Amino acid sequence: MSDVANPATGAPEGTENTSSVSEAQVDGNVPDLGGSGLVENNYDVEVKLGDLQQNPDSILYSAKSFSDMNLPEPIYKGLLSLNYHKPSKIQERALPLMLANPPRNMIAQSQSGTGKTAAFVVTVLSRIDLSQSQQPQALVLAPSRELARQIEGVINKIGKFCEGLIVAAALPGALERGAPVRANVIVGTPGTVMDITRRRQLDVSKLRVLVIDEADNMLDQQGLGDQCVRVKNSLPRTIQILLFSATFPDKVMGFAEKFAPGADQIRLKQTELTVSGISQMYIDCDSETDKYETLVKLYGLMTIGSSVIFVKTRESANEIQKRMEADGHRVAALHGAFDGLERDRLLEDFRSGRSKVLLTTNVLARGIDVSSVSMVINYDIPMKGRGDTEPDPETYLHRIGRTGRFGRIGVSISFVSDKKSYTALSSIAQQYEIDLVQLDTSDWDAAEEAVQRVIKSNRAKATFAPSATDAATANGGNGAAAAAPAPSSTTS
Ligand SMILES: Nc1ncnc2c1ncn2[C@@H]1O[C@H](COP(=O)(O)OP(=O)(O)OP(=O)(O)O)[C@@H](O)[C@H]1O
Repeated sequence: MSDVANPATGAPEGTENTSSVSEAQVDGNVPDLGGSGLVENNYDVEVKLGDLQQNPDSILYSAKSFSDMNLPEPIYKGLLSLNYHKPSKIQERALPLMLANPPRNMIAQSQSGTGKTAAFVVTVLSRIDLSQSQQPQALVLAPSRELARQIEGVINKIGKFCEGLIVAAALPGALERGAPVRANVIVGTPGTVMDITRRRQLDVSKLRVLVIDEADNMLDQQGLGDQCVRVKNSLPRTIQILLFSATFPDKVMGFAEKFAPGADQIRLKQTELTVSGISQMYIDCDSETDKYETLVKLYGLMTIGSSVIFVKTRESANEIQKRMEADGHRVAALHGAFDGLERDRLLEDFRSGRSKVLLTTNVLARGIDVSSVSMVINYDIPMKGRGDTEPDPETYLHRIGRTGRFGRIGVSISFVSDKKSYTALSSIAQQYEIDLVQLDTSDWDAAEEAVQRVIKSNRAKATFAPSATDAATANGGNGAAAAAPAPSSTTS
């Protein structure tokens, strides 16, 4: 059975789970890497932030500092307390537009890990009148419970000097049944928000701002799209609408423009979507069985820190976890079949570094920010359409974007094992003009050196002069080969 459909809602895996919750901690710090059962990674995931933010070509560059932006003092203090001194490019560009009066709608696109959350959180906090205590004034919608909890954490952190601020999570099991929601900001998944709105638990009459994170995904999917529209239709007509994502495929743009009429738009070109700090590689496996053998060798022989392995179904996540554990690796599996509390615990273990390898489905493909993740593995290439007939380039970008957060260095390795997966990956690479590097695994020592070499080359480019056409490659040498479409015996 495919994991992509959530049997409860018909929406994609990861959209909503109908069970109770506990707080998932948001942690931007690199965790203690000890005690995982895996070898600590030996490459530095940090690129000097100061260097990047000075470089006008960087996606993190800004000419201004937050002090130039006339933000309310408590919000400014909140940003400083998180060590946010300069805005990223998206923050610098979007904030003045979103904070202008009268309020205007916004459709904002920026690469993964570039600080979109803080951009909309600052806007939300700036719009709230805290003298109207406990009155709902802002609503944020996200596609998964994990992302909603993470956003709730960011609002509380940036808003920690906003006296009287109350943030509530509208997630299954998180609210007292039937009781009115007494909070200034509500963050939730669309189904639960729709329920509490219908039952009049949420007083929507004073809501001033609606944020939809991962908006292309939220508006495109049958189930969630309908729910978002219903929620919006119940809100005041003058509400400010902010739509954020790293991807806005053309086919959802028309709908997004109707959803947020007259919105200012910050968009990226197809070739600007990838993050240059992420070294993208692939391994050509002989068969489905060989994929598993390769994965185990990769973890046995290479030095990897925190990593996420994406698979297609819950069943394969469970199965691979069992096999890897039997082979002596410590691996956690997280997907939509677990109840809410268990999902929160598993993610918290991963954030804190207690677990280092997370096997998951598309449930965690979007938005999740764990800065220590240094590697993402696409065990299965993301596909979409009935019967998984087409490659899913957006999901590919979001998945690999779980590493390389805010200027850090990361690696993604995609496994292909037959013509279909090879063709799908090639088409994704072509669409984004990615120079995928093939990792030759006939000699694992050489493969590891090749990975280090690609990372080093990428780090230099990310720090000094990245440009869309100047992608990092490591040509030839032991282990790595530049990935021109050169199918091997298994993929041709
Ligand atoms: N101005 C800033 N200075 C320093 N760090 C920042 C700043 N803004 C955001 N960050 C950090 O950058 C990281 C990524 O931010 P965020 O999760 O908002 O990315 P995003 O653009 O929403 O990514 P995605 O598309 O994957 O959801 C977070 O750990 C956050 O703490």
